[in-house]
Amino acid sequence: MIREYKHEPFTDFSVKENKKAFEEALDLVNSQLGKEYPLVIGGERITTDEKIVSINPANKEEVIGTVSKANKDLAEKAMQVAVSTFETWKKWAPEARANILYRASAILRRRKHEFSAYLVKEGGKPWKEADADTAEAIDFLEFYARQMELMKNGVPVKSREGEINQFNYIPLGVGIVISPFNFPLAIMAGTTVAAIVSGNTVLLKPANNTPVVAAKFAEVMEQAGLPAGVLNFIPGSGAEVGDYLVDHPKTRFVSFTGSREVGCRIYERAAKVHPGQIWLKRVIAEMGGKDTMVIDNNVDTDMAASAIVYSAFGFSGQKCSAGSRAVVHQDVYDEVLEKAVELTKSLRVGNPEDLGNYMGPVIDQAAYNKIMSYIEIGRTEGKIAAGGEGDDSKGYFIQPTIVADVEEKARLMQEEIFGPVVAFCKARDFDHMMEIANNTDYGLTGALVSNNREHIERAKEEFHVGNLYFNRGCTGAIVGYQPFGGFNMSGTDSKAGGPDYLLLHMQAKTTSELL
Ligand SMILES: NC(=O)c1ccc[n+]([C@@H]2O[C@H](COP(=O)([O-])OP(=O)(O)OC[C@H]3O[C@@H](n4cnc5c(N)ncnc54)[C@H](O)[C@@H]3O)[C@@H](O)[C@H]2O)c1
Ligand SMILES: N[C@@H](CCC=O)C(=O)O
Repeated sequence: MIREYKHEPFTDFSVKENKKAFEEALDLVNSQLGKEYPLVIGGERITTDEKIVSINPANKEEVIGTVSKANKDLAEKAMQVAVSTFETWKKWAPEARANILYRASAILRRRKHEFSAYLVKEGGKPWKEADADTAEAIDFLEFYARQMELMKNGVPVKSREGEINQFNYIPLGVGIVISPFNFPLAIMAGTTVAAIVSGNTVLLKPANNTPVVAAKFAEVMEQAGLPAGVLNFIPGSGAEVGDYLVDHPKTRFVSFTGSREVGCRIYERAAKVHPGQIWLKRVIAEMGGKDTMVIDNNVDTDMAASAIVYSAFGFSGQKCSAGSRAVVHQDVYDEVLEKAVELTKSLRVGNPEDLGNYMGPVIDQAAYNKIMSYIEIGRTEGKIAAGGEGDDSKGYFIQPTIVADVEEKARLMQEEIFGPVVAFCKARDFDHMMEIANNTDYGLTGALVSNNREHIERAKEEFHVGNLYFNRGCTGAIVGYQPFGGFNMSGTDSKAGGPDYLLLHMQAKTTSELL
């Protein structure tokens, strides 16, 4: 009997005990800063001379940890271990694999604030965003474990008189999991455990900005009873280790989450068949977005302004789901803009360790420079109505920025900025709104704020995004409730946290026996 799945509740930090518990977790993490983390290959801890130094984006001087860095030789060693461990792991009963995820989830739940505190320090996440990231990681463990249990007997097929036909799912082989910095726990853990619970072995290459939280999660999986060699932890350079493993003939699939540029590169390289390769590689690629908040003319403008602001600036706009463009009906454009500007100016930016700060830093110098250059483009493509300034003297802080009166095809309306910048664009009517909403290469999330039932029904048909929301913001999908993933250049149309996600990590086998 599978227990009912429910998502992990978020922590209410207005409760004194919760606030205190989180402060204690921050103290704990602060006392552990600067530790060294090895690679883990087949259970063996390997320390390398070359390191990735993980720093606090809110304070460039502070080292979160130093992580050993894999090269091609170590990637090859990890591949050999993963290939041989697959032969035993694939024979584990699906329930036994699922049990490891339940145990890992229990460990993570017990150490929830500790993990969130690492996300504050290493990822620059404000408390609430960090708490949501950890909750989502717990959800992925709980959800995929149940999905595996549901799928363990395959799907019934017809049998004629005198035969028994069966249709079952079997694992694929070795998967390369490559994760982004922005959900350093949830996405890294979710993509890893989906592959593992489906019976595959994994080489995990986390983002170079956030390897410490990934190292800590790999430890949790080991504590939960995962056999050595099933999860191999190999942080390293995308260009060196990433390319090597994507090209490797023994790689069976790649599960990538990150930018469009890297996703397209992986997709292309994985298509090439190398000597010794006896399959076509599968690629799951979850990529970028240019997500739109669409505001109709008959709405509560306070609610619309608030939905725009929180979708744009949550975690400094560093979400693939971030509402980085607001398309507003001309009748309410000025009012919504004015309210959004007022609200934006009230948001406090600063060290995310301070609960009072709504927004922390962006992840690194490259992100800071890129976002600031888009703000400069914004000055030519529209008017800066709020924000527009940055300060990278201590950490990478950028004010939440609204650029008003931007044309629908302007760069600010088309390109993923991945920072706290939202462009406002005025629309004539509902037809025009739908036209603008669909005018990018992407198709990840979007939301319509409207009280017009006909428009809501039309948007369900016409607004071409993988995650469409009504009368709310466009971020914050919950595992098992709002399966997540986009269309077009947002990826390979997969849905993380959805009922068919594990299938992407398996192949179906038909057996037919004559009686
Ligand atoms: N669609 C989704 O579900 C989703 C979720 C989160 C983030 N994202 C996207 O991720 C991006 C932000 O994350 P990021 O900055 O970490 O992305 P990124 O593409 O820069 O890096 C992602 C990962 O790819 C690795 N990598 C880099 N070059 C590589 C190569 N040649 N081969 C293999 N791996 C390589 C990186 O080291 C990192 O681990 C944004 O575009 C965002 O929209 C999408
Ligand atoms: N699943 C998250 C976004 C993940 C990408 O960054 C959301 O729905 O906001």
